[in-house]
Amino acid sequence: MANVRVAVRVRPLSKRETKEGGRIIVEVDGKVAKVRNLKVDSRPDGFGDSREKVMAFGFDYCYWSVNPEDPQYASQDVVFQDLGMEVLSGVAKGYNICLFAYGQTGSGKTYTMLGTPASVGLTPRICEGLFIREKDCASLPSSCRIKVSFLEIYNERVRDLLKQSGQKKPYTLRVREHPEMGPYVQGELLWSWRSETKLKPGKLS
Ligand SMILES: Nc1ncnc2c1ncn2[C@@H]1O[C@H](COP(=O)(O)OP(=O)(O)OP(=O)(O)O)[C@@H](O)[C@H]1O
Repeated sequence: MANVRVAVRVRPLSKRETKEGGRIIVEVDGKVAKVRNLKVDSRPDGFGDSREKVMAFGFDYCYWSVNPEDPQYASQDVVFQDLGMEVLSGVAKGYNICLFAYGQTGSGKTYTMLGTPASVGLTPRICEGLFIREKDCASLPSSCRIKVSFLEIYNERVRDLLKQSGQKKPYTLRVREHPEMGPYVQGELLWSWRSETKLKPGKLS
């Protein structure tokens, strides 16, 4: 089984996009997202290829989150049940897991990863799930330790999102190569929790 999963999520048009006459050109059909090229068929001068062009792309998960009334609407909970639960079960088995949101500005990364108080996203749900799973750890023969870091890559710069305001540590971090362990982010904050001491998450380094 592949150890990388790729999901795509279609968000609703913003007020500005609607006002400017924007249209959704993506359709979701099971695990396939189809993108219709409107540029070719809407040229007023009639030049170019007027045939509708549809490109289809396959993913592990395709989420249609445009209209909550739609039967195929994918809520924050649906996304969590697929992706978040897989993260939690991997963590419980001792795997290192990376959850990576990629997309152009305004595409919905923050909404999916963090959400809003009324519509909680993936990372708060996963963090809550980690501590609910304390029971699972208790049944294991050895103790367990969970480490979490939270980074943003923007304009080729790595920023530490666990840095609290007031801390002197710089936001921008350096990516370095360890001779044995491979690439790593130097100086990132890691929040750690140990099952045997029942510590609340706290800063380690
Ligand atoms: N699935 C969704 N359902 C409803 N609204 C959404 C959804 N995804 C995104 N939005 C809305 O679209 C807008 C842009 O989303 P968001 O801020 O998450 O984008 P972003 O990719 O994080 O942007 P940036 O890279 O600029 O920070 C926000 O107003 C957000 O509430």
